[in-house]
Amino acid sequence: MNDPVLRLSGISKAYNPGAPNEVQVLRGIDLTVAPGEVVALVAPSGAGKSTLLHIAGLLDTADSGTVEIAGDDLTGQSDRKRTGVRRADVGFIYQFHHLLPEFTALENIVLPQLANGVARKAAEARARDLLAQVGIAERADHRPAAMSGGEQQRVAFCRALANEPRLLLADEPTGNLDPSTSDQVFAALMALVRGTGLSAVIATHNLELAARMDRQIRLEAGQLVPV
Ligand SMILES: Nc1ncnc2c1ncn2[C@@H]1O[C@H](COP(=O)(O)OP(=O)(O)OP(=O)(O)O)[C@@H](O)[C@H]1O
Repeated sequence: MNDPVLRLSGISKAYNPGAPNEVQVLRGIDLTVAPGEVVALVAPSGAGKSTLLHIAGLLDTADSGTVEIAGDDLTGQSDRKRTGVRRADVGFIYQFHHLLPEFTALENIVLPQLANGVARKAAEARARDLLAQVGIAERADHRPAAMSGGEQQRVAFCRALANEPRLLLADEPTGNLDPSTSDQVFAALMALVRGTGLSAVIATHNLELAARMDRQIRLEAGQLVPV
């Protein structure tokens, strides 16, 4: 089966609809992401990329339009169903790592797997393998506060991929890092993504990083335009 991993059709979204401060953020977004495809989402600040990623990742709902993940139309489905699909099929990365501060790097990657029913031993083995893939195997027992910003973000990448999602959604994944660290950390992310063959939508302001992905799309005035 070659269903697109993500298909958005006619997605529209307004905040405060009907009120004087209504903001129409998305106006009929269509986007299809093929298996293994990595798409750069470029947009000026405030254009609505976080809103779009949250809708695609089932963290928010659209006012109209449909969201399909791996051929499954999730529009209007129960919260329970949407949460199940999100946990199993979608990985998120944000600009800030959002790691749990009281847990080590390893535990931060193990916990979502335990929540998904993976046995501890297998979860730890996968966490160590992921940490090795992003070049920080020796940081497994460090808490986030004892790691650099680039290392923290690498751990966040591993956590996002821990449950082998089909779709990765990343919102400025290196936006909080200085330019040279950002470059290295982005390269680690791309190697991880390409190694697993998963599909991704990665939002970035950085046009050089965007150019390294398979395709670029720009969000402008609530609509997607090819770059
Ligand atoms: N809960 C909300 N209530 C009202 N307006 C909102 C809400 N969330 C976002 N907005 C507005 O919607 C627009 C899009 O917000 P969004 O966070 O999706 O943009 P963004 O492109 O991710 O921005 P940035 O790059 O600065 O993070 C902005 O004008 C924002 O002020």
